[in-house]
Amino acid sequence: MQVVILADGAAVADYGAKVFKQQIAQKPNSVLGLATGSTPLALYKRLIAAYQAAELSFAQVKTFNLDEYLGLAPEHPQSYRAFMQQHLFAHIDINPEHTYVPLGAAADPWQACMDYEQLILNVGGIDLQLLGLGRNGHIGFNEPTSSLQSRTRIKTLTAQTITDNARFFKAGEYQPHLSITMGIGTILEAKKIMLLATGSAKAPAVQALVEGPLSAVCPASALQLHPQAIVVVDEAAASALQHQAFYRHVAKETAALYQRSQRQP
Ligand SMILES: N[C@@H]1[C@@H](O)[C@H](O)[C@@H](COP(=O)(O)O)O[C@@H]1O
Repeated sequence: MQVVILADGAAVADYGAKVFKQQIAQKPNSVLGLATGSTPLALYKRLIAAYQAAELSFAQVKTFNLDEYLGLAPEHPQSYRAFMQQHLFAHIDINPEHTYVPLGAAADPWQACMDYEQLILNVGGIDLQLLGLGRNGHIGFNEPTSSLQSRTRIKTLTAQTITDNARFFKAGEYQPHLSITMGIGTILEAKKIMLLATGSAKAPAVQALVEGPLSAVCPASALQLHPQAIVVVDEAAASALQHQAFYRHVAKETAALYQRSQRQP
């Protein structure tokens, strides 16, 4: 696992955008796994700006979102489909039919989970999976004690996740306690994974996922099993890491190596 420590949230978003631009440049028909929450917002803004500057095109791209609230129709303002439409899809040249979000309002949500897995298989899997990080170490809506081999399925949200996500709902508005989420096994099948985390509130979860034991209690620790996972954090989210000097040294050595060999990371 590669750990990149940057000054602040803007630098994290810049780095994330660079990785996405490189991915699409190398493979214009990339299959991208996307995340919601506040962390990816600055990254999505940069991707929109790059598209508007004709630096990249999403015309051949397909996207799969990690999760969706169970029971919210796609047009509900608090659905993740609506979130993605508002913060990315409406502003780029992606074919709406190539954007996939779990069907939270499906009549048969269990079937919708199996169909989602099949859709990912049909396109040849995900090339680059973006992840945020819940304060309790969740990825997508894989809450602590999620099986590390789990597939897309219905998951119950923890009280902490419900509290953390309440900020997106109006007072008194119905906030789902259930979700459909890609499983950890599903996420680990992505060819590349990039997790972004910023702010001191994420520091304990970052330390657990990078330096803690491989454990279902910290679902994000499953990234320790992935051959191409990169964790991009700001100083605040890195503050609990015990081996920061080493991660900074690795980043410097890696950059120098690519420089000498004139290769793109
Ligand atoms: N299902 C989402 C996750 O995918 C996201 O990573 C997490 C953290 O969100 P934020 O980036 O706002 O801290 O929130 C939700 O639980």
